[in-house]
Amino acid sequence: MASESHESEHPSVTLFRRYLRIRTVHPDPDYGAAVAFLEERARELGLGCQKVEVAPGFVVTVLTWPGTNPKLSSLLLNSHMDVVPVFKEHWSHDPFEAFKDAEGYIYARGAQDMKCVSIQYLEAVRRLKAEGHRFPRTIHMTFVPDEEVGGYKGMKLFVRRPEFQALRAGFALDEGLANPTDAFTVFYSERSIWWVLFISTGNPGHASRFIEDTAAEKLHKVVSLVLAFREKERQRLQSNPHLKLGAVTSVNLTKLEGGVAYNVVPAMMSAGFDFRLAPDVDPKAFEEQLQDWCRAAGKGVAFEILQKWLESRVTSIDDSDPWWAAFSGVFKDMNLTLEPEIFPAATDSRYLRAVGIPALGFSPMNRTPVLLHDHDERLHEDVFLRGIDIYARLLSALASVPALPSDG
Ligand SMILES: CSCC[C@H](NC(C)=O)C(=O)O
Ligand SMILES: [Zn+2]
Ligand SMILES: [Zn+2]
Repeated sequence: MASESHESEHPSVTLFRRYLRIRTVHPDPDYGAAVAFLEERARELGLGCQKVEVAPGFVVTVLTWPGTNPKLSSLLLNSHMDVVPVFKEHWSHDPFEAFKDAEGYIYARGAQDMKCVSIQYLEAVRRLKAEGHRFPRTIHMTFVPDEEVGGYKGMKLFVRRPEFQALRAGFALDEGLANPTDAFTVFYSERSIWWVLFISTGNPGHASRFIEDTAAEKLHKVVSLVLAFREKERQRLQSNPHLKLGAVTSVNLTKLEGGVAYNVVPAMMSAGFDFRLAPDVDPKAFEEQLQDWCRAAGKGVAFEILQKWLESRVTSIDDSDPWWAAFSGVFKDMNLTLEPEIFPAATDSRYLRAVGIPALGFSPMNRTPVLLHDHDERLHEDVFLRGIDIYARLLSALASVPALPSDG
């Protein structure tokens, strides 16, 4: 077994494993320990450190490496501190031990999502500073709480704070996903979450009779219409190899409720759906579609929207865009393949993009299966270390983007 004390272990890997052992796991993340760890990194690296308590007990930590030209907007490197829960019995190793096997795979909750990225940012900065570099643009690293449960006590509040405005972020990097091939995926937008509850009302009565116009038969109709739409989108994705999940609208039936007894026809039944709207979907037209499905199902069918993201934004991946040119240029120089995609789920990038900051979702993990939120989440130490090389180049390029009209 390889261990932390192994003489040949790269110090960045040792640091990564230390961070993985901090139990920032929901439902009760130990944010205090993570913030203390980050403050220690700031002291060690000689970086500015600011703590912003966006809600009681929810601290955003900002580590800052000042640039040489304070007039320019800054580069923001975001990562979340929290991780999702585990089913320990399904893991080969304790998910909070950061066990490294003989091949070099590090097993831990957060190994991919996204403690790897937090440490890679820090270690890239360490290397660049040690090499004596200075860049025109300031680099801020933000470490946020609460992302895994929606960011409501994290990034959502942080972007409204004066401390956030004061960072003057011009461009941001945030999390992406692993890619099992040689290529790296980069996300330039994400789909919008809509959680929709269809409520069907109808005639109640004794279940031994043929009751007319029941809640159940109309709910069945509306569910069928939504599932037919789901199938259409599924086929559209399947039949076009150029389309990725993020480019179509998906939906799943995730809640079904109603009924009081086997022999009572209920007056109300409901069905809840998790929709993910592709960025090219017009929200108004989509809401009309929901209305149409209700009308088609019959009188007494209505819907409520419990979660509705209306601020879908797309970050430019046009070669004429200076941020994209700097980002993608690194991959060209390193002879690495980039695959731009739309993130299928929701990340904190949506809050950044919504306040006008272009953001790319990128986690440097190629040749790695997508294991976020999964059992045995793991990352190979060589992929992790290669990620630091990539970030070192990315930070150099992005923090050197010349003055832009948007820099004011
Ligand atoms: C309501 S916010 C939920 C956020 C969550 N994000 C991820 C990455 O799983 C999701 O997309 O379901
Ligand atoms: Zn994440
Ligand atoms: Zn996650």
